[in-house]
Amino acid sequence: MASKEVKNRGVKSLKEVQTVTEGLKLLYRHRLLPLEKYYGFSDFHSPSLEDADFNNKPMILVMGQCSTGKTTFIRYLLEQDYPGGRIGPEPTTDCFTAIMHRDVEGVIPGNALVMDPNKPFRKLSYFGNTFLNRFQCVHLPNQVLESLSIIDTPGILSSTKQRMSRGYDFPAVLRWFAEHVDLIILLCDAHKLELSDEFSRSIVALRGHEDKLRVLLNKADMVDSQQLMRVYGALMWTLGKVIWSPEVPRVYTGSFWSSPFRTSENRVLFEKEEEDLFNEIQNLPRNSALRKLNDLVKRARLVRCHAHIVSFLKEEMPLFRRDNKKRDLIYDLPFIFSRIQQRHQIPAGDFPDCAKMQERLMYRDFSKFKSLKPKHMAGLDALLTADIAKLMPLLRQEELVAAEQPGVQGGVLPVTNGSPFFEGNPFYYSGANRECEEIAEGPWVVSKDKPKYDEIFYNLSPQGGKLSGIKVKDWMISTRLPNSVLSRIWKLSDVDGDGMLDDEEFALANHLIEVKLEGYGLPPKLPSDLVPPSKRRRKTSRTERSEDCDETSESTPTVSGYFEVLVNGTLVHSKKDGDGFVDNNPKMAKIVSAIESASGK
Ligand SMILES: Nc1ncnc2c1ncn2[C@@H]1O[C@H](COP(=O)(O)OP(=O)(O)OP(=O)(O)O)[C@@H](O)[C@H]1O
Ligand SMILES: [Ca+2]
Repeated sequence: MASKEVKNRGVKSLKEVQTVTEGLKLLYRHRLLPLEKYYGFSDFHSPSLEDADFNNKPMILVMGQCSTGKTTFIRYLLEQDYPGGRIGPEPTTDCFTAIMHRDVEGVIPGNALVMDPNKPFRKLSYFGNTFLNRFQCVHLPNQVLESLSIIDTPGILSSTKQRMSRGYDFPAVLRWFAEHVDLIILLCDAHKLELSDEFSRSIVALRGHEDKLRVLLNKADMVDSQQLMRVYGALMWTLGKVIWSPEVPRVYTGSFWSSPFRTSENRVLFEKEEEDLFNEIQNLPRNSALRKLNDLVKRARLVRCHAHIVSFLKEEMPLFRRDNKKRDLIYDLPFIFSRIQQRHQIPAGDFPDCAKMQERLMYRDFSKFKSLKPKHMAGLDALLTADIAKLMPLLRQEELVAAEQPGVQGGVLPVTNGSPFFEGNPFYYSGANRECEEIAEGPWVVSKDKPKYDEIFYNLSPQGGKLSGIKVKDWMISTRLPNSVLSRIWKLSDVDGDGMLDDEEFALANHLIEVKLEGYGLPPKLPSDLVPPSKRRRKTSRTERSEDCDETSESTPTVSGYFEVLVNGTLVHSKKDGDGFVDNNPKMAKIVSAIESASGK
């Protein structure tokens, strides 16, 4: 009677929910959680879920063997280092690190983190202190992290090092994360494909979540095409042995960092692969509700299976000589699984890993297991067939709204327009880099190398003093830097956003390329000492400045005056943009300042 009321309460409120997440929380709390508790689900599988598990942003789990480039990939994606994130050829990351957004940088250690009700990590306390000492959360102000969180993991050990114990159940922790994240990125090193036992065990730990798995065959530019084919084949063969799913996971091949490709041999392929991967990452928030719904369905099916298994074992227990019978039952577990499967028509894929289950059953008293209640099973069937389906219209609605949103932005992720490095209208006016409030001062950092860049600029035959996106693109690609990086350089350099580069913008682009090639990061926005002199805002009084700001707010280039001057008898006209210099021509600059002083400015 009581449970009927609960059921009715659940269904009634389901009609009132506004979002899929709300609906899922409700169904879980009222329909699934009571069964999990009754049949002791969390003693065998994963701890119960909390509201924070449903509310959190999409998460990406980045895993792979040591030194495959996990931390480097995260740095590449964020265009920023995270505090404590070390990169090196030897094993460097020894902590599970949740990288999340906050306006101020900070680190929270694992023990404190699992106390925070707003974070989805409370149930990780289950893995004990040794693990919690190896778990932390770092906060960063980063645009990518506004839409998703990333989990960096310690490298899976290769065969020679794997004897050292970690002191906690590494595959079980991976499994917990696999259950809670939206995407699992498994990095492999094409240059050194060494697949250890811990690697296989870690992949086995992902069973049931193969749909979230994507493989990154990293450092692929370090081998030639023929070797790459062989490595790809070996990788697929190894994965095929440990992954149960009939579908092959998507493998993205490339070199996922911001350094230039070693060779240009497979550049086009790597660029396309990266574009696909970034596209998938950008779409994560759109698919997040569907992922949560999917995970709840998976969980409900596992609960159903679990209830059948434990109740079967309980029924089989005799009154006497229990220990012998328990041993026999554990030994016969694979047959018991197939009997339950046939009797109740449960798909094989819903069953838990048999060896793991046998291990856990050894320490349990079977007589304390609960008998199966048919009404529980009927309730679960209703949940899976009818109630989840009721959320579908809401899901469609949310998908439509999400499709209008731009998806994950920032870091190295492609800007959808305004750059010749991405498809669509390559010269779409993306708006100038506004430094309206920030008056650029001081010498221009790029000045000293400008003559060198000017030579290249004029060799590329500019028209009307400017180079088109296509011409610049061809030149920039010859640096072998990945498109994602070049696109960001373009965005920073096309200061007035007209889809073309003048000599100063071109020099700036080249300066940024050199910065990148020297291994430094790109600034998220142009620092004032990099703003080309002709694009700088003039230092003005407060009233004048606010007028200027109003002027620029109409997404037009910042023009505040116009000159026609005679230089050596020729009429020269130029835009005056407020810096006191015109097109880097010292003679003109003198004339301008003379006019300014004559007019009393
Ligand atoms: N795409 C790449 N091409 C070539 N070398 C790379 C690439 N990405 C990373 N590396 C190099 O590989 C080494 C390991 O990188 P990193 O520390 O990021 O790996 P990791 O997987 O995080 O390692 P760990 O498991 O120790 O945490 C570093 O020396 C790094 O410079
Ligand atoms: Ca690392």
